[in-house]
Amino acid sequence: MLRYLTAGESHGQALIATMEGIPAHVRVGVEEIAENLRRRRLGVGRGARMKFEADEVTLLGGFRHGETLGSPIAIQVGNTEWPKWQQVMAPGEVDEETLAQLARNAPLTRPRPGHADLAGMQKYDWDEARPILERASARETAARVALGTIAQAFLRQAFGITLLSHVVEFGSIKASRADLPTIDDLEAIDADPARCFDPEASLKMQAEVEACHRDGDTLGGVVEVVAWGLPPGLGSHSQGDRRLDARLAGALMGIQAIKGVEVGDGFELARTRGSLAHDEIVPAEGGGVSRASHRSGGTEGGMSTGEVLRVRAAMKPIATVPRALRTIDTITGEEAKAHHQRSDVTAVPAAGVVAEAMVALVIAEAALEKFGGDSVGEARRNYESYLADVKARGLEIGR
Ligand SMILES: Cc1cc2nc3c(=O)[nH]c(=O)nc-3n(C[C@H](O)[C@H](O)[C@H](O)COP(=O)(O)O)c2cc1C
Ligand SMILES: C=C(O[C@@H]1CC(C(=O)O)=C[C@@H](OP(=O)(O)O)[C@H]1O)C(=O)O
Repeated sequence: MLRYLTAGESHGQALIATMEGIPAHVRVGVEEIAENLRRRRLGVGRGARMKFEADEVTLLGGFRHGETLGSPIAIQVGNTEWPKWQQVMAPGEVDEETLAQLARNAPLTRPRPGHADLAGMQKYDWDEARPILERASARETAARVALGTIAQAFLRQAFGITLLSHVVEFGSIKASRADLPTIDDLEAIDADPARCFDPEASLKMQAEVEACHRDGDTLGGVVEVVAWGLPPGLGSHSQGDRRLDARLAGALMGIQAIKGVEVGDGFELARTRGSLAHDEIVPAEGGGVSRASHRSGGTEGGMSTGEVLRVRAAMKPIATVPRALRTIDTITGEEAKAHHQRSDVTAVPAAGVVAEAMVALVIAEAALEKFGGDSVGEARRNYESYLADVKARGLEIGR
């Protein structure tokens, strides 16, 4: 079983990520995690904070000499801006004078529509939004990307599974859906500020973000995660909560600001007749089975089909709109404008990197359920023996 948790506040000293269940001998180091965190910070539309703040990765437990030990993992993502926030976010008690001074410094009592501020103040009995927004903030996703990097390394080394994420829609601008990106598109996507593999659409997306910035507005979009190399049979049809598609949807909806998830052609399938909606099964040239199309997104009956996995997540526009939205001041009860200091114009490219991490964690968990293994080698042997058995029955995935 793969279990993980994160802790830490947006302007706290550090985020902590911990995970149990990753087998021994996954080769992964600080540099690979730092590189994924760098990808998460970049992208068109990110705010000023992304430029001056740095993520400092420390492997605290579960690693030795560049490999996992099979014991619980603990990773710290330190925040270089902490010295500036030590007083505001002091974990220990503070004296009356400091409290009074903090209260004078514009308490956050004008909750932002679309953020966690108001519901959090109501639920957790706080008079201002700071204690809520600090944890609701998507800075937390840095910790999940750190864990997702371990999951990605495990999937690659044990089963040859590779993932990438890309932006398919940015506001009203859509990428061409003619082709799926291939593994070879990885570098191009990573180098593109919009993380879009369609260069023409990417330029339009960047212009749209700039226009939004000028207008004092914010933008959302749709990201897609593609995973190659899954075997058939991850997840199960036998119980709702074991379905791979359900687990993917839950993990993606667990990302801040994600409001919708689609597997494969998703909502489009609902508008299509059955004769054109499914992936017909045909004999593969070199033996085994193949599919005539790729509409299902690589799951049927809550199980991976062995085809390319394809899931999309829709992100709503950033809630901290510079042209501030209407709210109330929770002290006076009167109409007010929502608080705003600085913010991302959009974080869709970053959300793609987070989505990739979440999909990797779900696949890693499902693969460990299916194949077990306390080491990468054992997981791989179990996987190979399963594939050999599927092949012996003439049902292997051919191309
Ligand atoms: C990578 C990333 C960056 C984000 N940056 C911001 C931001 O700068 N300002 C903001 O108001 N919301 C930002 N958000 C969205 C909020 O975190 C999110 O809207 C908030 O937690 C409310 O949760 P909900 O959208 O699930 O209702 C970001 C989300 C992600 C995934
Ligand atoms: C710090 C990150 O994202 C933050 C997520 C976020 C939010 O409300 O979700 C709000 C912004 O922070 P602030 O309000 O302090 O400017 C983003 O910068 C990050 O992704 O590392």
